Amino acid sequence: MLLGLLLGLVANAAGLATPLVTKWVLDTLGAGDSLARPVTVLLVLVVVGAAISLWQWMLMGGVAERVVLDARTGVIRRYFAARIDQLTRRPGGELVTRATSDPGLLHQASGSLVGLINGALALVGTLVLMGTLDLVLLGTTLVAVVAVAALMGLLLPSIGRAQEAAQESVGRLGGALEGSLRAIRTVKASRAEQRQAAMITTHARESGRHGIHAARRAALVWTISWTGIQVAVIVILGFGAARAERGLIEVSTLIAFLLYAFQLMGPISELTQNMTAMQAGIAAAGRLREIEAMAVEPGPPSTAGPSAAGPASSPSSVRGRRVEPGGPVLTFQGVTARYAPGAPPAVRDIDLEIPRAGHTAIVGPSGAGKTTLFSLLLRFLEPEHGRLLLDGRPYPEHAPGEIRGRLAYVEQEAPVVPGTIGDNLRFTHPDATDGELWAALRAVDLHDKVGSLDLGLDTPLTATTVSGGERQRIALARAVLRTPDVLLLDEATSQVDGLTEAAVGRCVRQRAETGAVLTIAHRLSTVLDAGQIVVMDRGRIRAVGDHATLLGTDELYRDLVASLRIGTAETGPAPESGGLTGSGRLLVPLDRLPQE
Ligand SMILES: Nc1ncnc2c1ncn2[C@@H]1O[C@H](COP(=O)(O)OP(=O)(O)OP(=O)(O)O)[C@@H](O)[C@H]1O
Repeated sequence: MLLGLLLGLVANAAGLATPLVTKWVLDTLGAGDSLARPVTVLLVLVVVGAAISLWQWMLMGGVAERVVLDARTGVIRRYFAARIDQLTRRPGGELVTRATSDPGLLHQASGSLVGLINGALALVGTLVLMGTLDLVLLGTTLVAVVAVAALMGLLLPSIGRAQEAAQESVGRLGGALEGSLRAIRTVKASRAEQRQAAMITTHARESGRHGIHAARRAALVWTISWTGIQVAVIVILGFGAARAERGLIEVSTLIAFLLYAFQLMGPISELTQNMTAMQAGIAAAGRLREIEAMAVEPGPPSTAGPSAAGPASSPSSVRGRRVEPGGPVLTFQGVTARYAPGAPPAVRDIDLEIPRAGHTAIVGPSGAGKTTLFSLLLRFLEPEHGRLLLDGRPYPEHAPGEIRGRLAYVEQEAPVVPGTIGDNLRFTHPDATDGELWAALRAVDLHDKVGSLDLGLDTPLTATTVSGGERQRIALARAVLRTPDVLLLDEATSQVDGLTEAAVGRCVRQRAETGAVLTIAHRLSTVLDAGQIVVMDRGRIRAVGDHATLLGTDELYRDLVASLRIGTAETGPAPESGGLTGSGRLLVPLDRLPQE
């Protein structure tokens, strides 16, 4: 930018000298002397000035692209470093707009500071040189310049405000569009296409309205500037001709003065353009700064570890310390957490131990706080009171990446990540071999299906080409690819096919033999599989025990089991007669459940 400024100054100087050299040419012509030197100087000025302008233009173009690139990469990095709550409070589409279209507005604005300094210096230089030629004519010019500047000062801030409002609307448009496209099946099934399109185009129209307002203001500023200068030129011409006639100035001085007056257009339009671009850039920068202000997660072990726990927090020493036979792998001690200050706690006074091996199922009505327990374990949410421990050491002594490295998480919706089946399976462990991938696929009963595909592991996956059950199994295969210490499984609430249920059940049982499995259970088969069942209600743990004990002691558990049974029975074949569910378990009516 400094080089750009310097080149601009040299180009300006060449431009400013041109009228004076033209006067020299005219005076030499009048005196009948040799024209060789002044004409050579004039040509050199024009050619060198043009070359330097070209260089500056290219340089500043490159700077602008780098500014846009920096802004984009900054936003993208911030998104992935940000805490989950910071990201989920804004619609995804709006976040996308801030990474794509907002940085684009910095393109023009990036060079605007250089343009403004260049323009201002050129304007002052031109006026000073005009003053050396004739002070009376300069007075006339100054009146026009001051009038134009005052109008620009009045109109320009509203251009910035309109640009900002237009971008805000584009952001809202992105958010609404992304949400609607994600729910396109519901939109179509509800025959809401027209309504959604109308709602989203409202944002587009709003953006267009602000954009038009900004464009009209910019056109007005331009027209006023040009007209002002043209009027000034005409006045100078008339006034100057009268003064030249009376012999007060030479004709060559008038011509040089007029050349400067025409040149005034340059700095004035440069100032106008750059101020408009700067207004748009400032608006975009303001929106980008909001992204920069997003709170990020605590740093990686190398930076966060020593401050929290001293050098002993390196992964190897953690591993060295962690094996306490019999001790729980994860512990909640009096944990209370809420999603926002002032919001009611999502979980309260949670005391829970997850043994190193075995299956713990969490059950409870909707909104009981089951998912919140997972969010706390994965450090998506920090406790307000109480603490969590991994291997007996408080969470803050571990970096989040280190904790997550010990857990494997299968989301309820099990979203696929863009890419192939192989990319999805390797997502947690990019170095996994094909052999490991096939073993994981076998564990979830997908190896035949993937093996029959022409492209096998290289088959591209999109959310729309795989069924919900297949998504779950792919997510589970990813989770069990490298034996995790703790498998966190948020079961799908929607009914999955029998094959998926059986595969998930088998996988969970296998994992629970050697490691910890924690499920948010929505299926009776999963609950019956668990060694420890945690019953949650309204943010609290209501009871912990095994199926037989809870069935005898806890009313809510009995109700939950009854509703799970119905949920499973509806899809299982011939439930009344004790049909076989997809998991291969005999489904019997509640009153004939084993422990009753
Ligand atoms: N991101 C969030 N922001 C604010 N409140 C939230 C958020 N997520 C959950 N809550 C609230 O926290 C409470 C517990 O929610 P949670 O998702 O843990 O329940 P759940 O037992 O998993 O429910 P479900 O079975 O329906 O998924 C609820 O009152 C819910 O409204």
